[in-house]
Amino acid sequence: MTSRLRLGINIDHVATLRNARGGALPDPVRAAHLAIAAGADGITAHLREDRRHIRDADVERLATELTKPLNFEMATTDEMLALAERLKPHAACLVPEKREERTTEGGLDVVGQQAMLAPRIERLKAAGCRVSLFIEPDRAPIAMAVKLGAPVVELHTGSWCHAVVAGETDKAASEFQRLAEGAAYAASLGLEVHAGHGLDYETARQLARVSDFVEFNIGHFLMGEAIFVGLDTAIRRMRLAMDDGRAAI
Ligand SMILES: CC(=O)[C@@H](O)[C@H](O)COP(=O)(O)O
Ligand SMILES: NCC(=O)COP(=O)(O)O
Repeated sequence: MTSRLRLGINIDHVATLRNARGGALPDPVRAAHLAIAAGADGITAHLREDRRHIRDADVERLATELTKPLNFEMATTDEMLALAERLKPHAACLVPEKREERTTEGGLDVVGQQAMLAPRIERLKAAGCRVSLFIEPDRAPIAMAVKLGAPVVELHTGSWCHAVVAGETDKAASEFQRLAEGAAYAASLGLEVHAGHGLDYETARQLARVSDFVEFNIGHFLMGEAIFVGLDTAIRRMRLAMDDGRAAI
């Protein structure tokens, strides 16, 4: 019997829409509560250094108001570490960040940055956060996650999702294989394996067939769908797509 996949809802892009007009609406925290009512197992929010979507006040409210776990995505900076140590979110997911990028391009360079990461991961663990590393689905970063003492990895699904949407079938097949092999390798080393970035109903359904994944974090696609069908319906459809994929194992 394969376990049920957890669904974390990323509410960053509710804040993108709010910030386009500089006011208070739409409220990403309201979206988080609605997502939980629709069946989300947790909420993900990424406080970027440039505050382009989620802002400090949003994270403060999420950390105190939510009835389900908060997965706080953060760059490994002193500012973000201090915030995580103070707010103690359930999970702290370390992600790479570049000011000039449109979205998170690629995984964290855990191999090149191991000396910088090691003490910072220890600080987050000491604060009680479950540390997750957002990495490429390759053996070297996965093995390094173990060495660094992170209990969780989130495998970046962006390259695969992009290839699927672009109709690049050969690339999509090899990227899917890379994700499936990466998930199996990570699970074999005792890591909890998550996935996220760019997932939609169809890619989530397909990836749910890889039994090593225990959690998907999904945002941008669902916020787009919410314009057409409402957020509650979009999340329930995503839940069904994931359950459908998992039932096919
Ligand atoms: C780290 C990641 O994959 C995404 O959660 C990201 O937080 C979404 O926000 P951006 O679109 O700003 O990358
Ligand atoms: N970590 C990935 C995430 O939280 C959501 O990514 P996306 O669905 O907004 O691309």
